[in-house]
Formats: sequence, C-alpha cells, structure tokens
Amino acid sequence: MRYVSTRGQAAPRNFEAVLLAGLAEDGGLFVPETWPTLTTAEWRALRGLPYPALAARILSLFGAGDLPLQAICEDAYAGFGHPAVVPLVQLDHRTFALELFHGPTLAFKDMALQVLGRMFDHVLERRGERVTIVGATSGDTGSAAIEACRDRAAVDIVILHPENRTSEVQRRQMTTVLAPNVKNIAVQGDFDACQDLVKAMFNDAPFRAEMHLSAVNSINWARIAAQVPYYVAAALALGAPDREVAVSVPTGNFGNVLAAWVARRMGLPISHFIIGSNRNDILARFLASNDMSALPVEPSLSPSMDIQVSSNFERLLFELLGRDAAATAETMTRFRAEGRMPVPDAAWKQAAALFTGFTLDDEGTLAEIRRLWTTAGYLADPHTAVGTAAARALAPADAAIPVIVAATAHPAKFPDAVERATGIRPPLPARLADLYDREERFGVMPNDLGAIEAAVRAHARRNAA
Ligand SMILES: Cc1ncc(COP(=O)(O)O)c(C=O)c1O
Ligand SMILES: N[C@@H](CCOP(=O)(O)O)C(=O)O
Repeated sequence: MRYVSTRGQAAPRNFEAVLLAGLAEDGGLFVPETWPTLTTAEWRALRGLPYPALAARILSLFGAGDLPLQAICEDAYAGFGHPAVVPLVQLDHRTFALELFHGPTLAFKDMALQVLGRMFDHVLERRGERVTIVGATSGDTGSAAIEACRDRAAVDIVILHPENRTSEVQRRQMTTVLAPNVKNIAVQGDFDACQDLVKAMFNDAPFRAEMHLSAVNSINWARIAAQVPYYVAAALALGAPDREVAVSVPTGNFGNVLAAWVARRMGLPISHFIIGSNRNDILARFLASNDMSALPVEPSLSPSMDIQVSSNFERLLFELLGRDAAATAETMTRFRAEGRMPVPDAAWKQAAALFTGFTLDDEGTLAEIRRLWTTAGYLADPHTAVGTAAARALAPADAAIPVIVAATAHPAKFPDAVERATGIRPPLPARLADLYDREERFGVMPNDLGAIEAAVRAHARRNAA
C-alpha cells in the first residue's frame, strides 16, 4: 500500500516511510492512496479475536505487514490493566463507554503509542538509523509518547507542553521521567502554539534532515492506523457488521474520531459520528454553520481538548474535496493566513450529514460527571463526560442503534474536577502512587522557533555523543 500527501506535492511512500516521516514534506498529512475495505463476511470473521490479534490484522491492511505485527501488538498490550484491553461498559440501555485508558499512562494515547514505540525500535534497528521525535501535547500524548520511547536506543524525544495548562498529574507523568533520551519543554503559549512549533520544525527542511525528525502526534498516519482497531472491536461486540452503531468522541485534534471514520470507510457500519467539544468548540461551530474560525484557546476542565486548530481535519477535508490535493492545500493555506477555513458548501453539507457537534462548558461537564456517578455508578473523567453528554444530546433517533462513547482518560488523571463533581478523589494506580514525590525536570521556554530548535539540537547532540 502506498500513501499520498493531502497536499499532493510529496512523493508517495510505504507505511514504514510514513511512520518515520510523520508530516509530509509539503506540509500535508499522509493518507492511504486507496482505502482497504472488508466484506461483511470478513468483518464477521474478526469477531472474537483477542484484541492484539485484531489490532495486528487491521494494521496489516494498512501495509504494515512487513513488521512483526502480532508480536508487536501482543507485547504492546500485555501490560494493560484490563484483560480485555478495551472493555465496553454499559452506561444505560443504549450507551456504552469504550474504556481506552487501561494503558501505562491512563489515556487513549497508549493504545497507539505503545505500538508505535515498538515499530520505531524495529524499523530503526534494522536500518541502523536514529530519529529525533518532536511532539506537542495538551497533556496526554506527551506522557504516552515518553512512556513508549523512554530509554529506546535509537530515539531522542522532545515534548512541548503549554506551560500551566495541563493537569498536575499529566505534567508530572511527563516531567518525572528522567531518562537521558527524554526532554520536556513547557512553552509559554497554548497547545496550538506547541503544535505550530512542531509543524514549523518539520517545515524547516534543513533542520528536519539534520535531526532526522519524526512525529508521535496524530499527524503521523501510524497513530491513526493504530487507533482504528478499538472501534472495530467495539462495533463487532455490539453486533456489527449486522447492525449499525454510532460513536461519540470527545474531540480536540480530530485524530480519534477520524480513526472511527476510517473504520467506516473500510466498510464498518458506523452510521453517526458525534463530536463532543468543550468551550473550544471550533468543530461544533463548523458542523452547525460552516464556521471554521479559530478563536484563542480557552482553558477548561478538559484540558487535553483545549485546541482550536484540529490537525486531522485536513485528512477529512481532503476526502470531502474529492481528494483534490491542490484545493486542500489552498484551503489549508488560507486557514493559516486568515484564521478561517473556506469550506465549500457542498463539502460542508457532506460533513454535516455524518458528523454532529455538541459543546459542553465546565459547569455542564461537572454536572455530567455527577450524573454518571449518581445514575450509573460510573466515575468518568471530564473528557469522557463531554462524550457521554454529547451522546445523550445527539443520539440517533433510531433507538436500536447503540452509541459507543470513547472513554479517553482515567478519572485519576483529573482528580480535582472529579472530586468537585462527586466528592470522590480517584486514587492513582499503585505504580504511580508516588508521582507527587518524584523529581521533575523540564525547561520553560518562550514560543520561539529558533530557541526551541536550538534546544532540540542540543538534546539530540548530547545523546548522540
Ligand atoms: C483525554 C483526551 N480526550 C480527548 C482528546 C481529544 O482527542 P483528539 O485530539 O484525537 O480529537 C484528547 C487529546 O487528544 C485527550 O487526551
Ligand atoms: N490532546 C492531545 C493533543 C495532541 O493530539 P494528537 O492526537 O495529535 O497527539 C494531547 O493530549 O496531547
């Protein structure tokens, strides 16, 4: 399978090259040249597979079959805290929480990053190469990427997080990892600034080549590919392919819900895509009225979704525009220049027919956490609560369609919000019990590309020496 850039100017390449490249050289995102599809019988045949085997099978459809996928997936999910890896918990007659937070850092990012870390190791060892990973995080990608890459021989990793805008648990999960190949930088700005810095480093061709940059954010196609299998597992468990299902996904960078859309594109009958936003509701505004205009990022109780520029929307846009790379490039360039994305009406209507958006403020989030606790005995983190509230508000009219809510983080990552809502302070798992006593190490830097590049270079040189 080959991958092409959404902006059409980068050379097509295979899965392994896409894994290493991250962002395409033309600033676009890689997508499969053609989408793999499964027949009804092929979907049925996947029912009952253990999760690692299912994940390996789906990844093989994306051209990753040169890698030892079965071994990688078994090893990646062996340490998860639930035997099902991604358990489905019934919340009411038709709503199910798909718990994606049983990995080492307690958020859904582990689902893909535990796999990616092992893929990097395998590919780099065979090639005898080294990479420098630069990543941006609003709280969860950073810790999951650090956990997946710490102490790996051929990887240096630098993670940018927005200063004072993550939960304390999130920050400490990153900054207390003192492995020599790990560097954390708190940027004086918001997540969008961190993400812009990462993209700017990729777009600086000499720097990119010098550092052998690679990505762990969902701009890297491998991230999306490794997030598809859990939607497959949940849909099959609820009766697909012989029954339609809906998904509700608390959304920021649009990677997680895009993975669900990819499953649909492969033939899985996901009929509705419900997007939950906090007050940073650019996607909900877009779906309601074709208004994709970026406002300043506002802090909220669901900090991982404090995002205005949703990177992966570009992958959907490319499809909505009939895979017209020139039109995609022009639309994205105008969005960057003007802060407003001019999506043609026909494309918007296509998106709005499939996706609906819901916005929940902090008070609503607390009320939803409380409601879940009192009505279902379910302790949800604030991001998951945005997803369940969205599911209730926008569930399909046909009550026979179950709604799968992506439960994206463990409540213990956001203990303050959960305690405010329920009076219960969820404890961290035993392996993280001393998190507040561990030494932290991170730099604080201005939002300055030159300074950040110098810090990345110094980190990589120190480790290579
Ligand atoms: C806990 C949590 N929920 C939801 C999201 C939003 O997911 P996405 O960025 O894939 O839309 C994130 C960040 O990615 C997150 O960390
Ligand atoms: N919410 C994310 C933001 C980055 O998203 P990604 O899926 O592109 O890595 C985070 O927690 O860092």
